[in-house]
Amino acid sequence: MKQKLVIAPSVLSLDYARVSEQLADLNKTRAEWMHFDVMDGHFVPNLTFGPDILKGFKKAVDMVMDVHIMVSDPKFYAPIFIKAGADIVTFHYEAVASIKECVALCRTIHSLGAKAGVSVRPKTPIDEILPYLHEMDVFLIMSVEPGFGGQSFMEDQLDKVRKLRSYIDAHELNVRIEIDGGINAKTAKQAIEAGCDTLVAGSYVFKQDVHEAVESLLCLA
Ligand SMILES: O=C(CO)[C@H](O)[C@H](O)COP(=O)(O)O
Repeated sequence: MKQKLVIAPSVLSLDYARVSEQLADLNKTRAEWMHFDVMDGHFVPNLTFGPDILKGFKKAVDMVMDVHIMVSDPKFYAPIFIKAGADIVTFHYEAVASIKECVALCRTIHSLGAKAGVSVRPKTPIDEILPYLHEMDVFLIMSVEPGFGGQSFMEDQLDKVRKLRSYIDAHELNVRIEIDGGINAKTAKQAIEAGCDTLVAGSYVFKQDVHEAVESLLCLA
């Protein structure tokens, strides 16, 4: 079932000299989720935020905290970020040993009171995960190699989105299809047409007027 379009601005692209001002601007927009990228410098070649930053950001906005953990040890980090205020924790399929572990971690996340998401790098196939989609709330397709903002959208990732949309609709599942990387007004339209209902956008949102950027994505629905 395709759901209402949600915009999730990625705070990886904030201007860190103007954080409070930008969070206040963001809070006035119709973006419902804040996308918070946790990188451990190991699973991806970049290092970002810890749980205290999440706590601070959560106090500054009234948004769903959508935490994407790009880490080698998601079992260790998921509970830490839930305790710090994550509403959704999305971990990487490549960081767990098997589909059994993937399902077990989704269940642990649910037992701790958060929603569970699973993400895949551009080269990872999704066929093995499809029969277990009912265990998760969000499936996050990476449309760039994870690690950095400002990269170009990988259009071939839309095949995975189409496959997910058919599976979710055929099985009447309540799972969001989120896409992250290189989203702007043009690529957002392609992503929505392919079946996405949740768009992460970093540089597109924060390198212009935040309100106008969010509206320009929402009007594509
Ligand atoms: O997860 C990410 C990178 O790994 C970011 O969320 C993503 O890159 C957003 O940035 P942009 O919209 O500028 O591509």
